[in-house]
Amino acid sequence: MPALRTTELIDVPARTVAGALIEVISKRAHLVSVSAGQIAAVLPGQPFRGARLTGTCASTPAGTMLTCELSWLSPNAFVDGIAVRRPVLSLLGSVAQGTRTRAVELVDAPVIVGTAIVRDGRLLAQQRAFPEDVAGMWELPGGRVEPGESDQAAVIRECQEELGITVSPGVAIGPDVVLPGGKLLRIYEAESAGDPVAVEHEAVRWLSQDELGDVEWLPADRILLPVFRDLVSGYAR
Ligand SMILES: Nc1nc2c([nH]c(=O)n2[C@H]2C[C@H](O)[C@@H](COP(=O)(O)OP(=O)(O)OP(=O)(O)O)O2)c(=O)[nH]1
Repeated sequence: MPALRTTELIDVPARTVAGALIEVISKRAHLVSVSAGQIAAVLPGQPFRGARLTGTCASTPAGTMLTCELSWLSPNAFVDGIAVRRPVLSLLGSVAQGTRTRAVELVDAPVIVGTAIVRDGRLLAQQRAFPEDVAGMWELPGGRVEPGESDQAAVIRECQEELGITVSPGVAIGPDVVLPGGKLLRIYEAESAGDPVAVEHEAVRWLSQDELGDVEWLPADRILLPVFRDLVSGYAR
């Protein structure tokens, strides 16, 4: 399968570069997989219809190395490679540049933390009771990081307020996801032995891997479903 790629070094954490990349790629292509380090999508329109666009974000001491690659099926890889080289490199260049610009804008964006608590192979989710436009939809426990507060402290505070449980936050998982208004949703793994209660929410539910697709997630969480699946199946990070 022929492929062309470009690389770009960006002085922004990899999870935020990945969030910017998701936003940029989603405008042109259908996302097919999302993980902490790699976003893949398929292009719908001509001239690259069906081609696969992959962005890989690797942390290095000098910053995040973003590699954008386009690969496509071809009966004649050599001829094809020469013929499409220019438009492919132009597409990859614009994805990489767009991602750089957005990642730099987002580096200091306000953060909403989400908490991924897995117990006995099930992920804890909660159903929103308000506002009206999202009531009934599902999300992870969490909320806004207050000024001067660390992400981990916000995870602990929000889980206490929303679920009445004490959690021990672990590492951030998956990419940041850009929310409407330019905030970032960032998910942290956490452990807790407590029994969660829906204090402000309509309901809480422990979802098995098979049930993760059964509830209506908020749009940003829907993007992260592959990350939730990996986490629940024990392959996360
Ligand atoms: N907690 C949480 N919020 C999410 C998730 N996914 C997602 O798009 N959001 C959005 C919904 C809201 O617009 C925003 C967080 O709102 P929130 O009401 O939980 O925040 P908060 O507790 O700080 O409350 P407030 O002070 O803003 O009223 O993030 C998620 O998985 N968990």
